[in-house]
Amino acid sequence: MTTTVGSYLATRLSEVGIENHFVVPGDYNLALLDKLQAHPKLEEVNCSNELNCSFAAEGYARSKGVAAVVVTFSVGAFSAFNGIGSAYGENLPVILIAGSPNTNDSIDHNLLHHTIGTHNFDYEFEMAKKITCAAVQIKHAKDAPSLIDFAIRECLAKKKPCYIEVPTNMSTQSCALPGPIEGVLYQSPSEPKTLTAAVDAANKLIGSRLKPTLLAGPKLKSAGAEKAFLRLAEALGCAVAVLPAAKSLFPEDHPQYAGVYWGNVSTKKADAILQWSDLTICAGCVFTDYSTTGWTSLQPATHRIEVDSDNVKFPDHYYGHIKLADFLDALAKKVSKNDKSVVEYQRLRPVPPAIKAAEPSAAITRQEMARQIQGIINSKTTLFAETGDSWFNGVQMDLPKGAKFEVEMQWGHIGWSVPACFGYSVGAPDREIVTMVGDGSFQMTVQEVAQMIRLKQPILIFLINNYGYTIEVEIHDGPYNNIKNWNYAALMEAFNANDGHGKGFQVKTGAELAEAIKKAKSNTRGPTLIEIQINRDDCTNELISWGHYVALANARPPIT
Ligand SMILES: C/C(NCc1cnc(C)nc1N)=C(/S)[C@H](O)COP(=O)(O)OP(=O)(O)O
Ligand SMILES: [Mg+2]
Repeated sequence: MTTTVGSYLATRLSEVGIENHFVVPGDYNLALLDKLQAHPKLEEVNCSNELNCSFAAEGYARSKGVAAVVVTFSVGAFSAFNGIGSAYGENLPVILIAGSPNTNDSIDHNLLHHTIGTHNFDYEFEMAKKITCAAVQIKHAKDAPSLIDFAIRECLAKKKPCYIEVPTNMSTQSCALPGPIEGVLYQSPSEPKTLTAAVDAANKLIGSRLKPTLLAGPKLKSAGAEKAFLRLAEALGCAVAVLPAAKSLFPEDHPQYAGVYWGNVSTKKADAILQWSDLTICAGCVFTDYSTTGWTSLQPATHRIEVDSDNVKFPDHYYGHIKLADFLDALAKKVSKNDKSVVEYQRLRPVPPAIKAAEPSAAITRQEMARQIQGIINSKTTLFAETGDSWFNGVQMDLPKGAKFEVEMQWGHIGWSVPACFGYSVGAPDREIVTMVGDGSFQMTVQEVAQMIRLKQPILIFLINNYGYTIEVEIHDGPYNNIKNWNYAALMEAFNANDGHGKGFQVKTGAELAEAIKKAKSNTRGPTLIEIQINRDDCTNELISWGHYVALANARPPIT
């Protein structure tokens, strides 16, 4: 009894939890697409191009935990590499599957279409190795089971993308049947002795400090450690802040929540309490120039315990092979309560400003826009914030219990949010998706709105039209930050063609925005795009301040 390479791959994708795979067809992957489509628990989702396809898969991995994107050789894969770069930087297990030339062609020394015109077709595989945790080429059917299992196992264990190259004449070839999926999913546990030593060291250090705090980072999600983090927070009883890319990973209605820590553009005075603290346990944190506001908010190493996905770093010790959740849980069982930082935070916590509704007929402002968007966020909302001033508008939103927040702060490819929220919604149709995206970003990946119409996804897109690249304007202005304006709302008519239910509104006042939001709520059969036209310089104070420090970091003279 045997199966085929294509069916083997389909079985593995389904067994790891994938129900939809994202595709753009091409002659090198058609036979494989047939095999995937033939699997009773797999359904393909078509995308407009491979850039969007890879971002849609990245978004699907955010809601489902793992994703697959299937493209054709070179012309497809090269575009998909961008979304794979995002998956790598954002710690998301995305399986990139590329159809490739017939295995005889390299032996016959043929030149082929969709290649760079050389006789060697391994360049794509070599490139994929650089941006994945595992890359395999299936050149012989008998090797397919071990190669497919290896790539998927690495992808899931490391929460990084992998690459599987399937020649066009390979999908229908026979190969051995797959064994139990447990052989792919198995991961070695934390090393017990090291775990105990690290927890004892942490407990001792915390006990020696007066006012410890906790800081949540984005890797909490990829490590599946959010609940363990909450348990540690409640065992320690201290103030808890989150990095911007970790917003919503700790409940914002929790009495210990102290806001988003982002240096001098933090929310709720998170910076004050962390700078007051004499030790911060940083769990799953990623400190970059962007997340530290140009390196201005990184606390001294003596004040940090850094708990990463598989290791713990102290100012003077390193402990490897420890899973993040295991460490947090074990420490939660050991620590004594120390609520000094939460007591102090009660003194520092700012009283939230009461933002009044603007005059309904007045020209809409960013502040009025943010006020109205805040008003529609509920426990089922997943808020996507695109790179741009949307980051700052999004980070400042208050999330009720259950609300989620998605941002691509590591990779930061403008336009990501449109295909990503589309893919996320395929994986989580019960979530109410609200996306905040700027005009410049939207122009990069707009086509996937048509796919939202095709799948009848009631996604609500706030398109913030400030007539250009405002982040760049605030970092370093120039003529290159001016973009051609579109009639964005009118696009919905074009995308609807004769069967769509997308709706588009262009709003210039608070009253028009309120009306458009009301109409969006009743549009359950498709996406609604609300284009909000605001003044080019009407941005958050935080963007201006953050842009200033990032520009300073960019401008440092070369060390000679
Ligand atoms: C051009 C660029 N970054 C550089 C960039 C260029 N190309 C890609 C793919 N990704 C990038 N981040 C950025 S942040 C623009 O200000 C985004 O403009 P927009 O979407 O309109 O948002 P804001 O107006 O709020 O800034
Ligand atoms: Mg803009």
